[in-house]
Amino acid sequence: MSTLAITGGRVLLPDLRVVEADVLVDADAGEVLDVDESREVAGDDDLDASGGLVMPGLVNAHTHVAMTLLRGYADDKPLDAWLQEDIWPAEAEFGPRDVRAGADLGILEMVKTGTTAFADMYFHVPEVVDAVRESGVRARVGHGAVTVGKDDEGARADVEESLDVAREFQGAADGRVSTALMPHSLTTVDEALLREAVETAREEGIPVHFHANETLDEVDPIVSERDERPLAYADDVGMLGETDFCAHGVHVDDAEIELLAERDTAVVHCPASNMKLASGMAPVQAMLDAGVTVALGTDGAASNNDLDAFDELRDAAMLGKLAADDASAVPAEAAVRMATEGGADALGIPAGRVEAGALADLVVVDFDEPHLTPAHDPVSHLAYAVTGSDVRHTVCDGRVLMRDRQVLTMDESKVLARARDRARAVADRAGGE
Ligand SMILES: CSC[C@H]1O[C@@H](n2cnc3c(O)ncnc32)[C@H](O)[C@@H]1O
Ligand SMILES: [Zn+2]
Repeated sequence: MSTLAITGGRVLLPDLRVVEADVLVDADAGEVLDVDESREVAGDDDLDASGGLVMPGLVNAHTHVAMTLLRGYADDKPLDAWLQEDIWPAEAEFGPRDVRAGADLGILEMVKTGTTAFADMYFHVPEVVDAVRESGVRARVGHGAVTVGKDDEGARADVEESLDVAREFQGAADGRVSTALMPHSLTTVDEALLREAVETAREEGIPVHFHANETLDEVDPIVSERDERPLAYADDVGMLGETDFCAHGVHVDDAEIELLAERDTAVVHCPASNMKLASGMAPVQAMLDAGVTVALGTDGAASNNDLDAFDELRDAAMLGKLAADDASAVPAEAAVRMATEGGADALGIPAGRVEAGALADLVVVDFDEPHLTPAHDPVSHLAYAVTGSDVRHTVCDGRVLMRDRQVLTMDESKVLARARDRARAVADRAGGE
């Protein structure tokens, strides 16, 4: 067994107490072996955490990672106009190598800002899987199925691709890749095909991930056409299981919140995207009060416009108060839990906590910085003051992916150059006549 010792720092424990301790990792099994307050650990390799805080790697539980190529491509519009006028026409120009370049860029950004696991809904998924495999991060991936605007054959093929991708890549990259059936949303996938695919997913134990209740423009037609709330429809289709997770959950009523809690279906709150697209304010404190598992997601980089999950943590704590009209809503502790154990629970991975037996998906945050001084309460800083650039080291599955801000598994300048080239070419093709 080879071991990694993370020494000299303080550690954020699962109960959110912060103690002086070293962390010993089984680098082969990718698991935490010990959190040692006596500071007597020694490992085959050592990461210096002095002046820093060892904490779980953040989980970005909803993104479209290759959308980094469209960062800043189209801003300042609401969801429907943004997707239909700008984003979907540009994505129609994406080939597999564009998705790979965008995925590499997004993963590089996430590793540098402390994210160790993410959920990704996109297309050309084999490229995303390759990017995950080579970079060393962890992801739950899926093909986002959309049937609107397609003929019967194309619609069925897209939904089947989502199931096929989920089957093919489950367990890839030494188990760091898991999958889900990913119907894009309740309004963009035909009901009969959705029911059929979800039934198959249930038979085969495949989780389901989808966008839900993001805007009123999406919710209102469902209510008027079906005479039921969107999540009642989703429940009837069978897509509110305990392994399922939906993104957004902005416009949910009390009965839908209750349903999510009863079914143990996680909601991925995406505060920056919801603010930028003016989609609305999710009732996060009400969901937490009801016992719903709430995770955090950046959504794609075109509606955020970065993949720094520490930004999301801060936005969640801030927007949660505004939504509840209560400064005590979504306190720092709740936001930190959403970004760590909430995300890990949504993705179904035994991470998000620094404790023996948990996956060794860990980051060290440098607290020796002016904007983090003094540190009366480290958890307060994690929610309100830390940014992704404060992350010193990133470890996933027991392997050091970034040491002293140097990413070891990716060639940073090549990733940036390729992404610039690919983004320019996509924009040219999309803008050309
Ligand atoms: C078909 S793959 C996923 C699909 O989702 C699009 N997308 C990006 N952001 C959002 C959002 O906030 N709501 C709904 N859909 C979104 C993305 O552009 C891909 O086409
Ligand atoms: Zn999304």
